[in-house]
Amino acid sequence: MSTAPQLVVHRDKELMAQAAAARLITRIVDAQSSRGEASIVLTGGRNGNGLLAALAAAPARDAIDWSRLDLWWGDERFLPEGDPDRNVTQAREALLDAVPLDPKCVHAMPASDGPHGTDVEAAAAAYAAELAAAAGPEDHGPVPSFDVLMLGVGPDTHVASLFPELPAVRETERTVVGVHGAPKPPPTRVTLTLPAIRAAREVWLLAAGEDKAEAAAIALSGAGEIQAPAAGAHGRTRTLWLLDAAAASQLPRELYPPATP
Ligand SMILES: O=C(O)[C@H](O)[C@@H](O)[C@H](O)[C@H](O)COP(=O)(O)O
Repeated sequence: MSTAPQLVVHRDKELMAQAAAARLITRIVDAQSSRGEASIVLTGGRNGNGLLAALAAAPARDAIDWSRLDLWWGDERFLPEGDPDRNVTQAREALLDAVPLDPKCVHAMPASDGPHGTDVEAAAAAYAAELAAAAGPEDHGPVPSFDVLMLGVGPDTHVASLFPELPAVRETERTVVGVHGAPKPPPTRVTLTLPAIRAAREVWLLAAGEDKAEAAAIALSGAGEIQAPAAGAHGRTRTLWLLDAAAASQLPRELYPPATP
């Protein structure tokens, strides 16, 4: 199936978060209805957390069977457990503490004071092993076929903790790696690689605000994935860009024609 990116542009970031939350509820409910379970990969960042907060506020969230939902992370800031800057801490505040998840299904990435200490490579290898253990024979390699994997897009086109030109974005074998010297703080991170991201059925990229306009335009105009990691993020059945009007403002006309008066 073609994974040519599809675009949906919303008026502003609040509406984008609400519409994406509604879309996610439907996707999870559909997966649970057909397979009995669903698996989702969360992203860090303001847009990802905005979506989770919108989901927390949506009455339809009760349509989800939270006990049969697996949650994974696309990346994590390698900080101590409970640090307010950890993506899992922010996700807990935005949504996870308010819904009846099965703790065994919440697959947070290791913290820097966890069993692997400050060894970020060991932490990444442990998360790769956890993913591999969850993958079944029907999956495509050592990663489950996530129903939806969400990614915030950075102003430099980074997604997860895959930054332009850094070694992590060049990884073709391992599914999870440690990142050193990330330009967005903190410098040490754990991230899924592009091969792991591309195991997902659907990949959704979230971009809101004028500071994302250039990144969206570059990633959607045929840039290479080493220079523009967002360009390499594809789902096996669908790649969906969810933008607000400001983030879409520099897209080529053939992708996002200006509204006719
Ligand atoms: O841990 C992180 O920082 C991220 O997962 C990162 O990839 C983020 O999603 C983007 O930088 C977009 O962040 P915003 O939505 O805040 O712009």
